Amino acid sequence: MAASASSTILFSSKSSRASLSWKNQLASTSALGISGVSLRRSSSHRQFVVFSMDAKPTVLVAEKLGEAGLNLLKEFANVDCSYNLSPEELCTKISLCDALIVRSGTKVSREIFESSGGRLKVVGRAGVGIDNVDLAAATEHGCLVVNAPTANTVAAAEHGIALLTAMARNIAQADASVKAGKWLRNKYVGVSLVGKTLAVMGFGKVGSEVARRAKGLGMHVIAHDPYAPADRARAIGVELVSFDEALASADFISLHMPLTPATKKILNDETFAKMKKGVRIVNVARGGVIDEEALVRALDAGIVAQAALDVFTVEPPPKDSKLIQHDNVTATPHLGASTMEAQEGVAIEVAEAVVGALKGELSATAVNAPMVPAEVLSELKPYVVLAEKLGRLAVQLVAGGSGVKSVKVTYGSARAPDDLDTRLLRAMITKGLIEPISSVFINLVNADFTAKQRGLRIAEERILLDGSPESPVEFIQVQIANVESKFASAISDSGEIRVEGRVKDGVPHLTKVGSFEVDVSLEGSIILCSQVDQPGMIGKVGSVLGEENVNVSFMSVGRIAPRKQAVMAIGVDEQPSKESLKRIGEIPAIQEFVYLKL
Ligand SMILES: NC(=O)C1=CN([C@@H]2O[C@H](COP(=O)(O)OP(=O)(O)OC[C@H]3O[C@@H](n4cnc5c(N)ncnc54)[C@H](O)[C@@H]3O)[C@@H](O)[C@H]2O)C=CC1
Ligand SMILES: O=C(O)C(=O)COP(=O)(O)O
Repeated sequence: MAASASSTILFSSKSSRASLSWKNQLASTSALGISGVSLRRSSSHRQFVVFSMDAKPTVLVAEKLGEAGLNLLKEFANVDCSYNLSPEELCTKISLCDALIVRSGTKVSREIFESSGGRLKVVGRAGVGIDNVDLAAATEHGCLVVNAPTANTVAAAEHGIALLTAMARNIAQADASVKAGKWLRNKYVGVSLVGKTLAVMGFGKVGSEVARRAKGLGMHVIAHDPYAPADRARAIGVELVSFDEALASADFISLHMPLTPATKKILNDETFAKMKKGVRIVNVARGGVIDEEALVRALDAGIVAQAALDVFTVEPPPKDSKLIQHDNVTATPHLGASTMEAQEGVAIEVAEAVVGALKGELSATAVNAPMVPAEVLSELKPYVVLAEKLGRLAVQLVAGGSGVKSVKVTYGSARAPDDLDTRLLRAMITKGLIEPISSVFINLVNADFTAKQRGLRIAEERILLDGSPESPVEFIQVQIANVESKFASAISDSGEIRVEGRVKDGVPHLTKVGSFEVDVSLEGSIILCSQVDQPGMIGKVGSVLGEENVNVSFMSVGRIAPRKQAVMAIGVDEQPSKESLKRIGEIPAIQEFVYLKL
């Protein structure tokens, strides 16, 4: 969708935040905190209008991307297509980019995230395998990684079948010999596929499409995949077997698992020794799943009769590579995804994911963040704001030097437990808890990581409420245990700092502080005062603020009983001066007070 001034989102916020950058601003309304839009105050005094396009984000496309994808990106962002950058050049450029799009040829290393200075918020992989992206570093830096997992499946499967058939009939070698003026009909006698056993290693999207096609060629297909459901395999007439069984019974082995620490060099001297003599191997997965030196030994020993390889540990492989030069090896330069159709498809798939992420939407193809469907996100939006603000309030109630380690979040909801996804809410509470006391930028991607890194344990509890589950959450309560509070009345009967809130008419409200019921809209900032309940208190505090022209938006008093201990919550639009706050503290009946920024 083209961004335009008419694409507006209204949300409640107050003036103190209006001067912040768009990235920080949107942090409170976008789950990812990365939307590329800016803010302008509207005529309605309590709302800001979010206008897209004031500052277009910049997307660096570091490898060739299909035209349709580029066009989608250009509608929303400044697009810099710079191919063949050295790692150093990429590190230099990245600090000016909000998103980076790559294929398999670019190493997106930790240095790139470090060099980005926090600006890089999305890495888009225009393809499936994300082994070239340092996912841990991306997560630590709060950078979302998205891929294009579906558009090149058929292309990769077709290339696997092309290699299988070409290898069996020596097509590449025979072609080269004819072009060299030879006519070697006896040398290039091949082997038939029909009736042979093909072991598909990795029965995911590509593997299952290869299996389907191989069955059409009359092959007996078995598969090994520890995570694939047996009924999906059975549905296309494929038997799932153990790793060793697959190796021992296969005439052909086709590799389709991702490169992970568990699959690295999964074919090695030991596993080649378990194969049938004369086995033939196809690899369109990743070079790293084979120990390439061991493969050369297995080829020389005749254990492996032939190999057809599209991928290599180092790409491009060295010219004098024994593997590439081997007579019984057919090689292609990582062409699995390289069809016109697949390249247009992945370009659109990745561009949509990157633009969506830059707009602050959660992606269905996120690799390092929970995927939250759009309808869930839109329903949770006000609760996301509530969650962050409760976290912000709770942490500001902690006395200096206390060290927050243990937080309990309670969600009161009439929804069945599996009908409420709290990951987003937990992430935003974490954001609220950590951002006011550190310089770390937190979003859905790095919230859990950052909490863990800081030794912050966040326990969640659900209270199942009676009634209609129309709203996803009735209340959220945040409790911080084992800390002192700078506002003693915020300590609950059970000894923790406690704040609780609800969404009312789409606006988040603070409804409980410690054991005191209050009701104040979570906008602007809040002053909490504790006093013995008596007439005239609201007037006294209000007049101190009024003298300084600080607008009071809400006031609410929560008390245990008339004329007993009470907590007054006052919402203010502007920040009162230190002098005014001091004067509030000096009002004789006020026992303690705290000023909290939202
Ligand atoms: N040569 C090329 O141009 C292309 C290569 N690829 C490669 O193919 C791989 C597979 O792609 P998709 O099928 O789309 O991914 P996928 O995620 O749908 O399938 C991968 C399958 O491997 C399985 N797996 C994981 N660990 C395994 C293990 N130890 N042993 C056996 N199976 C294991 C998973 O359970 C999953 O079912 C990608 O990761 C990528 O590296 C994909 C597209 C193009
Ligand atoms: O999608 C994949 O995993 C691939 O290997 C395709 O790589 P490419 O985008 O062609 O560099």
